[in-house]
Amino acid sequence: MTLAKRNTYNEDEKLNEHFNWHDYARLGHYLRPYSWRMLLVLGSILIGNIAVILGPYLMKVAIDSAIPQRNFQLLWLLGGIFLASLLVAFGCFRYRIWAITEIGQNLLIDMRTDLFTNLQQLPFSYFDSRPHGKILIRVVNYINTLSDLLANGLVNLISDIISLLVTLVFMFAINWKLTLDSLVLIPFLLIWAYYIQKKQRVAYRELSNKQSNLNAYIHESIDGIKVTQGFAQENNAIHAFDTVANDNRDSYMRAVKVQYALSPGVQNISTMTTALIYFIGIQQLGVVVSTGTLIAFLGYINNFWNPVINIGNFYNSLITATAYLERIFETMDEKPTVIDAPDAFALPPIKGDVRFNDVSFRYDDDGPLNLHDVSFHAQAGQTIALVGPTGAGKSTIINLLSRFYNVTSGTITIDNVDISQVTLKSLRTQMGVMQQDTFIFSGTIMDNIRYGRLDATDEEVIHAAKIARADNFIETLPDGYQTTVQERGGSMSAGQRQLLAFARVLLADPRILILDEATAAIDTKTEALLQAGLNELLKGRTSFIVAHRLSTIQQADQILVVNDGQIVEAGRHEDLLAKRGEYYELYESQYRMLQAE
Ligand SMILES: Nc1ncnc2c1ncn2[C@@H]1O[C@H](COP(=O)(O)OP(=O)(O)OP(=O)(O)O)[C@@H](O)[C@H]1O
Repeated sequence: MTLAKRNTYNEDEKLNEHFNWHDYARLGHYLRPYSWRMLLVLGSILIGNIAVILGPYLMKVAIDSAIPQRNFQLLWLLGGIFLASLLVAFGCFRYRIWAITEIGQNLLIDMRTDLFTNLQQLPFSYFDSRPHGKILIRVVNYINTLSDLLANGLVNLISDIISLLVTLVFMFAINWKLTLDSLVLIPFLLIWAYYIQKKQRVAYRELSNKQSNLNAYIHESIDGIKVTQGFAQENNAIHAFDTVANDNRDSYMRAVKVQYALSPGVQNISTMTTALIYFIGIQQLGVVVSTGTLIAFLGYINNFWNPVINIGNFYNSLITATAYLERIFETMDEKPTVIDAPDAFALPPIKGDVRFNDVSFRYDDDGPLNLHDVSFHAQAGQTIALVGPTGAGKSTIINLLSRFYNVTSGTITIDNVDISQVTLKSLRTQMGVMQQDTFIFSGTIMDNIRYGRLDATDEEVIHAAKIARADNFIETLPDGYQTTVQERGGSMSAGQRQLLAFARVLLADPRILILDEATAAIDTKTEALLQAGLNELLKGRTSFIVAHRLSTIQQADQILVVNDGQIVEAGRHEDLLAKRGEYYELYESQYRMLQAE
């Protein structure tokens, strides 16, 4: 087996393809629907910025002209303009926050929907091969970070660039020489940022791996809590958690150490620039630089450095988010492998004649075959029991029939139509699949049965439950069909969950029924109930049952004995017994006892 290739919670995920700077353009696709709103926001930012930037200029006019000339009228006017500019800035700021939050939330939904939609189409093999917690963190946390960066970060960035440019224009207008002096240290900053960026990307990629591992472990341990407590392994679980949590902290500390190497650089250069301007300004005071100019200039230097610091921060977040972005795009780009063929057609209503023609299959592309040349023919309406030792390939056979995986070679036909040529929807809606562990969704009992056919009326749901013999236990529940159950149906017994699944499938009324019988030991009363429900289900359908119940096996029209990925015997119960082959041995070792009970 090549199971080692599969990812686990304590193994960092490898990326198929690293992020490319050009991929940022792809983000534009998400921003496009909001371009008008973003433009409005930018307009409000521009106006808000001009309003704020007016402040030091008004101060300059006050100091250089109004105060020396004792021109109170001008002073009042300047005060009035200043107050109005504050109000305008406030209004623009409020609009910006509100609009950006809304755009951010919409972006979040758009990206998350794309990701979730793709996940819904990915084959079982995708989910088989990685911890579900690692998928979860992409859909929830990574997208959160990104949408914030896209909406808030991007607008802030543009706003900062605008404010920087406006400030520069004012500075150049007041004194271009002093402005050039203020920019002399900028190249050092750029070199520093470039140097840090590379290290930061590596550090954040590692951090995203560790966050993903932590999430996977928490998810896995909550799923397995019953086993953990049942085997009194809580301490081991805590120890394993400690390891992944510590790894997460260490990589976070490393990432932050690199990230924050940028801010002191910006701070230092900003302080040095201010000092430089003081130095030059005071030397030239009264000659080329007036007091008002110097004071206004020092205000602008502040205005200039604030956006530079913010742009630095945005740059930081961008690098951080790149680690998440590459994971998100990777999941979005994951190609569903079980898809409709380009010329697929809808499978017409079927009778249920099924053939496997030399079907071979492997789960892992580079692994050994799990099924070898499986061939059989099930006539419409027949009940086929699949028996055999554990790991023989029984579930694999029935998974292929629903096309949860593509066959490696050979064909499967239904009413002589190759199932790889028809649309998945038309195939699966005509099949009822019941897995060993019936999945119950959170919601009411009614909702859970209705999952079989969403447009069924309440009466139809109740009718199906009655025929499936699920009605008896549902009636005893506090709110009957309206009783709320939790995800996985933790408050129900295994037998009850199975009866509910019977009702769900009955409601769907499929022509082909696929049933992986639960092996869980159940009491004889429930057993009798399940058998009665099952008999109702089987009526008039082609049924494939991975059978553990002797009664099911004995009543089957055909028993396929599976061993080591092959069908080693096929026939009816009595015939196979008479043959004294593998089935006979299996029967002797496993089922005789059951018959004796
Ligand atoms: N998702 C999977 N990925 C890789 N290998 C798998 C997967 N599922 C099953 N296998 C392997 O395929 C082989 C057949 O498994 P399968 O589940 O079909 O057996 P089974 O006869 O249904 O067993 P059981 O009676 O225990 O359910 C086993 O060797 C198993 O390890």
